[in-house]
Amino acid sequence: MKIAVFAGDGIGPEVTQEAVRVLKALGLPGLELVEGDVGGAAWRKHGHPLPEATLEIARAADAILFGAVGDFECDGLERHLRPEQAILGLRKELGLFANLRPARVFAGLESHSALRPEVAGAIDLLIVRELNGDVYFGEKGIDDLPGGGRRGWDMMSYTDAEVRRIAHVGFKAAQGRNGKLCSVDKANVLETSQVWRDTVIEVAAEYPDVELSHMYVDNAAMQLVKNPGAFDVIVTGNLFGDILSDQASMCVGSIGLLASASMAVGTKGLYEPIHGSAPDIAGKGLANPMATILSAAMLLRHSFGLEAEAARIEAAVAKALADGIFGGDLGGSYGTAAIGDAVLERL
Ligand SMILES: NC(=O)c1ccc[n+]([C@@H]2O[C@H](COP(=O)([O-])OP(=O)(O)OC[C@H]3O[C@@H](n4cnc5c(N)ncnc54)[C@H](O)[C@@H]3O)[C@@H](O)[C@H]2O)c1
Ligand SMILES: CC(C)[C@H](C(=O)O)[C@@H](O)C(=O)O
Ligand SMILES: [Mg+2]
Repeated sequence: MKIAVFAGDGIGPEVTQEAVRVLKALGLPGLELVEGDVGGAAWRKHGHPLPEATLEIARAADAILFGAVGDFECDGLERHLRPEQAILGLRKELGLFANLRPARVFAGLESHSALRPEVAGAIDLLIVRELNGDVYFGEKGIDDLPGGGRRGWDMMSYTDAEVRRIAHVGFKAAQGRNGKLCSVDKANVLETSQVWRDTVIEVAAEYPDVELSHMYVDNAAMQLVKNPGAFDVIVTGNLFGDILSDQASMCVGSIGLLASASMAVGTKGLYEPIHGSAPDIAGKGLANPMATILSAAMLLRHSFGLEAEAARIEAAVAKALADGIFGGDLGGSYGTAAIGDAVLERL
């Protein structure tokens, strides 16, 4: 089992290191870890955020563990050289179109949510975010206007084929959970969303056992804090899924807890926390590595079918949280390495 490890920028290397310690502690036969440069770190070393050598490592690996990219010192670079292009490039190059972002409240964390404990306690949802299309990958530009001033523009689009394949992922995920799928769009305003909604309805005919509902994204943002327990699986586009998943993280307690899997056709996947490089706390040993450790669990489950090992990691994280092992993001004083130690002790 060959796993590429791309730590990246900011807290990326700090949190990835803890997840790697956990993977190594499982004593998995044939485990091979290959490191590669991504993001601002790669740009500094090689002049590109996603060097060809890194892409080759990614292509040769069975799965990828990704930390985070993002470096405010690179924000003045041309867009194709910015750190974020590393993760966007990997998603596109590897065809990772289905992003699974589960959010559930760990026992004992109800009172750490930004919501009231009785509201937060009911959260157990999965956001299925389309990852290869939408306004993220359309043509874009900045025009100088004839009369002075500038106009920035980004083309948003979805083909019905793109919607169909992510809709299937959403319906299948709902079948494996509580049988409810909520498709989130903005069909009252956007033609992109009209195609989205029409296509999801068409695909629904193949899944009579799944209860399908539709919600506009503004209402979904509101319902996510009003009654998040009502959601089972949410399927949505790239941009809406990005925003709603950060919101969901605070509903369960912290962005330092939310893991994700980005899947292509087959078992190859990229696994990363949903958070970024957190420049405000980088280099201080303050980041919560649990989201990355939980991403490693998703890696074992989705790319290698190692359900027992994945569950073992998740149980160790749950136990650490139940025992009050909280990082600063949850109002505690445990640092990155101490949280890693605590999870390892409970494996
Ligand atoms: N997939 C990725 O690599 C990814 C994801 C999101 C943002 N980014 C990039 O990261 C950089 C910073 O972006 P941002 O500040 O908007 O988002 P961020 O997720 O990096 O940080 C937002 C806030 O959450 C906190 N936080 C994030 N992860 C944490 C953790 N594990 N433990 C404790 N606190 C944590 C940060 O300290 C910060 O206050 C930008 O360059 C952005 O483009 C990258
Ligand atoms: C860094 C950025 C490109 C990325 C996204 O917008 O998809 C991030 O916010 C995420 O959630 O993974
Ligand atoms: Mg995001």
